[in-house]
Amino acid sequence: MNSSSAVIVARDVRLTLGGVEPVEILRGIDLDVSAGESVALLGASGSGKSSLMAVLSGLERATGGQVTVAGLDFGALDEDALAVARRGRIGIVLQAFHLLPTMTARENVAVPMELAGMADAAARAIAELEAVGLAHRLDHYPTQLSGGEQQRVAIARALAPRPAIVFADEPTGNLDGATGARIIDLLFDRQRASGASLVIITHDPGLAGRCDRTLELADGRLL
Ligand SMILES: Nc1ncnc2c1ncn2[C@@H]1O[C@H](COP(=O)(O)OP(=O)(O)OP(=O)(O)O)[C@@H](O)[C@H]1O
Repeated sequence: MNSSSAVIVARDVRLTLGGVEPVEILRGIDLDVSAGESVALLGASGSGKSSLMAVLSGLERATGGQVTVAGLDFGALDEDALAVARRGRIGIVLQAFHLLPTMTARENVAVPMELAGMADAAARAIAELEAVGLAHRLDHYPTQLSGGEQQRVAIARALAPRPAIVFADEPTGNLDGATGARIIDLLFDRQRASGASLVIITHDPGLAGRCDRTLELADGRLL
């Protein structure tokens, strides 16, 4: 694969945590993800999937190797610069929706873009909430929304800044089967419409089969 068109380039990425008895969580990951590509990340519980996602999304720093995402060399940025640079480039959807309870759906989507200094944050938030089917729920608070609706807000929040890549960690884990299936359809629809790459952690082989490529982690290494 041509690295120059890759949105994620990971080279010999390592994550070792702990002091006296260090734990090697990631043991030399090499990975390229192309623009617009969807990749499923499978692996047993404890194999390192969430840790790899944390490192590739800039939430956690690798303790070895290189990570370049959307043209950003994570190792060359300090914490503040990395936090600013991640906004707008990297979208994240988690199992527990992580919406701010004191903000409406519209505010949950708009405020991160406002903090990132995007001029059209309010309009983009409304457009993206309409795209995920929540035009009628703009001013509802998270407690007034169903689980599926909350995850739609989280998807809108992740996609609205038009990131180069979206990471999703078991995005249907808190939803019933039918609602989860609709959320996955929506996530793929929005990903394709936006041209973003998608890395999705899942235990579901059916979902993995819908991605362009499947990767499997075992004991901190890609098989
Ligand atoms: N802060 C930490 N300190 C020490 N070990 C940790 C830390 N965080 C995670 N681990 C360990 O790293 C390993 C990988 O964890 P991780 O959450 O990435 O796995 P996972 O594949 O996402 O698992 P699951 O499918 O259960 O969510 C596990 O053995 C876990 O106990």
